[in-house]
Amino acid sequence: MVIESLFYFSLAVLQALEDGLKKADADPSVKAVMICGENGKFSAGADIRGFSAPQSHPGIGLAPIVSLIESSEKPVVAAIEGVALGGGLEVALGCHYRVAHVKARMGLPEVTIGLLPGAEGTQRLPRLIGVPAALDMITTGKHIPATEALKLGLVDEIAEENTIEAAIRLANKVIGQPLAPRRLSLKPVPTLPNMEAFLREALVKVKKQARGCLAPELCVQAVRAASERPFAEGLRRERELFRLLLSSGQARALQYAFFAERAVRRWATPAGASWSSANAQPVRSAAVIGLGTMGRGIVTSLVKANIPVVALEQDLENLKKGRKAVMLLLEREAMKMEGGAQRLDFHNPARLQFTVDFDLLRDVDLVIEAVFENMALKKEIFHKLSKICKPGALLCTNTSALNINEIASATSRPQQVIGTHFFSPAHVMRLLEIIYGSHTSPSAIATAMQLAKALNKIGVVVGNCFGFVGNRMMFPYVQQAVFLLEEGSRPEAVDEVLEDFGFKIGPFRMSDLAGLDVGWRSRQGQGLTGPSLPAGTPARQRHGQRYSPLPDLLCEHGRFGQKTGHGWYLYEKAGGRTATPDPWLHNFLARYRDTHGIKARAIDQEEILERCLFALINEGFAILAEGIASGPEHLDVIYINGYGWPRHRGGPMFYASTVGLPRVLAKLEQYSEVHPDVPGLRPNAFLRKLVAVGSPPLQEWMSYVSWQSPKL
Ligand SMILES: CC(C)(COP(=O)(O)OP(=O)(O)OC[C@H]1O[C@@H](n2cnc3c(N)ncnc32)[C@H](O)[C@@H]1OP(=O)(O)O)[C@@H](O)C(=O)NCCC(=O)NCCSC(=O)CC(=O)CCCCCCCCCCCCC(=O)O
Ligand SMILES: NC(=O)C1=CN([C@@H]2O[C@H](COP(=O)(O)OP(=O)(O)OC[C@H]3O[C@@H](n4cnc5c(N)ncnc54)[C@H](O)[C@@H]3O)[C@@H](O)[C@H]2O)C=CC1
Repeated sequence: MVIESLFYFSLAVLQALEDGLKKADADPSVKAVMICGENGKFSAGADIRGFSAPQSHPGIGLAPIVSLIESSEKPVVAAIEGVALGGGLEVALGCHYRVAHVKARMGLPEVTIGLLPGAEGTQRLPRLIGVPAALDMITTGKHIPATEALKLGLVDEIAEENTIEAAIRLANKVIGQPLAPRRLSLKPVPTLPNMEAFLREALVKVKKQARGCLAPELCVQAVRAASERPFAEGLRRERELFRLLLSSGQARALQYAFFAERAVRRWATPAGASWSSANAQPVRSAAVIGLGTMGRGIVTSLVKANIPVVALEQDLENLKKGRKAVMLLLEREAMKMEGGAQRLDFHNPARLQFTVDFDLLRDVDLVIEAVFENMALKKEIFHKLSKICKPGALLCTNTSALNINEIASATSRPQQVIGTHFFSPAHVMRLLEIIYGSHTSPSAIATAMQLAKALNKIGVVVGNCFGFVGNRMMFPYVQQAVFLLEEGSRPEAVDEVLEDFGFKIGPFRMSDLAGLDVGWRSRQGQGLTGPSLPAGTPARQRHGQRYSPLPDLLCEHGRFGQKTGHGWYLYEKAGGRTATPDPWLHNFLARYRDTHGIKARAIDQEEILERCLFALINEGFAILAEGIASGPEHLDVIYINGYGWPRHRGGPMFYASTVGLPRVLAKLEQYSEVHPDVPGLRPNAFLRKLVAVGSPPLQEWMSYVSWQSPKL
């Protein structure tokens, strides 16, 4: 008998499975059962949206179905095609045999949505493949290919072609064989000589990586229960831990992030452009200009995506340096890949060519400029590109903050100019901020989005303003962090609070890593410091607003961060990575406060957290109100994937909604009253409006935006 199921489980699917199994068991003419999915996909598990209404969630009925399958007196074989994920794999684990198509992928990704495999998966998988492999799958949520599943013993057979036929063949072969040895609930968990030490170390490891996210830790506890308790007791523990996660709030945040990342694929601009009005142009070849920190990673990303690249530098010396760095990155990437260097083929000049000659850019479909952050230089390059490149070529700039319209104005084809803001390291970070200018065509946006997909990145389309979305929200956050130092705090205290919140790295460690000179040059360019600053400008004020010259002063002392061996912290050497609190800096701060008559005060963790985060969130409301982003999900996806925002907190705007908008507003009002010269703390009008209309759910925020002057 064949039972088909659907892509994700609904109550109807579970009912059909139950009915089918009962019918098969009762029918003497049925000798074996095969369970498969529809349309070449076994199952992606439970419908994730349903977890927000747990009482009616189809998942509740899943565990009894898995038990029912396992207890069948007739052999049940799973035919896995496409994916078997979450509850889908748990159903397969209830089966007595598993056959997978060679291209199928399997996994228990519940941890990534803040849960654990709650349909008995944490108890069956360790019994089948042992604790180390099960723990790895359950705590990372990774999808493994069928070939690896076979090696682990997760599947019994791989089918190169027709999986259903292979599963039926296997079912016929095993009719009459004893089923008890195939029932995972009856098997003991394979022992390890050092199980206790292994589980203890695993817990320490996941806690370190999880940065406050509960699910990985509870997954370890559930697997520990499998190794220590009889099956039925292990199940009780699994259920208890599942409930804990479901009510923790983190699951909701992680599930929101899952759907937000998919929602941003459906881009739209305030002018009405979207996928439906735009065709992406094919990108068969590309060029990258500038092989510094960013250019190297971008070239690597393109080569990995199988797009032939011309890599260009300003002179032979920089070209040699850039080529060496790119080759090193590609060698490393190749080592991580199946097929390695051969598959990447980067020694082939038809795939990757290094040059200083702009003429070689004549035929490429797309150019990404990644030279210094200098408007005059970028305009010079774009003017040249506009003359040299073929008519349809897309011209992208990797600027971090500069005006796309001004860069486009240097060309004769502003409709083909677009910002593609990669994040460092560009071959690793998943975010690609895609910035359209006033003249950028819908087709250019669609092509950049398509490129993001080809590079395995998450493209987020945003409007043009200084710093775009990510960096614009970052400015008030970093500004608050520096003001807190002026007022009495220390870099290590501020970083600790934000790292405890879940950021991968606090603002001062981040600034040391990126290099303080980057911001210094930008502030010099804006006339905020350096020789162009008018004489007599007060040290701690610019344009009537509070300003901290602390980062400028550090740069004047040659403290650029890791690269010089000292910045906000001290490092073991120039280029060192181990940050230690620096007594020199503490003395420097004390002298600075004396000079400016600032009385240091004790600043508690709550103030540090709120001032940094609420200033960032406040800017987010301004961005939404101005139409720079289509929705809060865009801001959240940018922060999770580009700025190390803890995913289990759902992104800054989601976080604001969980804190409660009235509280965010009240706190901003309170801080703004104390610091009236800091516009970043002045509550944004859109935040006020949302509170005034009763703080609607985040999904409804954009319906309260008045689109009077979208800034394109
Ligand atoms: C499947 C994928 C790998 C496909 O990827 P891709 O091809 O890239 O397509 P996508 O764009 O990602 O997806 C297409 C489209 O599908 C949507 N989608 C995908 N999967 C799901 C899903 N599982 N649910 C809902 N929607 C899904 C996706 O959003 C896209 O749509 P769009 O958003 O409109 O664009 C990839 O999609 C993927 O990885 N999916 C996620 C897979 C996953 O995480 N599965 C695990 C789900 S959780 C699960 O299965 C657990 C269980 O079933 C066990 C439940 C046990 C419950 C125990 C009950 C205990 C209850 C306690 C009661 C408490 C009350 C009390 O106290 O009593
Ligand atoms: N470093 C970072 O973390 C990020 C930087 N960016 C942006 O990316 C751009 C590049 O930044 P980085 O890679 O950090 O700079 P970088 O200083 O490391 O590299 C710039 C490279 O451009 C080359 N170059 C300069 N003029 C050139 C010309 N006329 N023709 C060809 N090559 C030329 C230089 O020789 C140098 O190798 C900047 O606009 C920056 O704001 C964007 C995101 C993150």
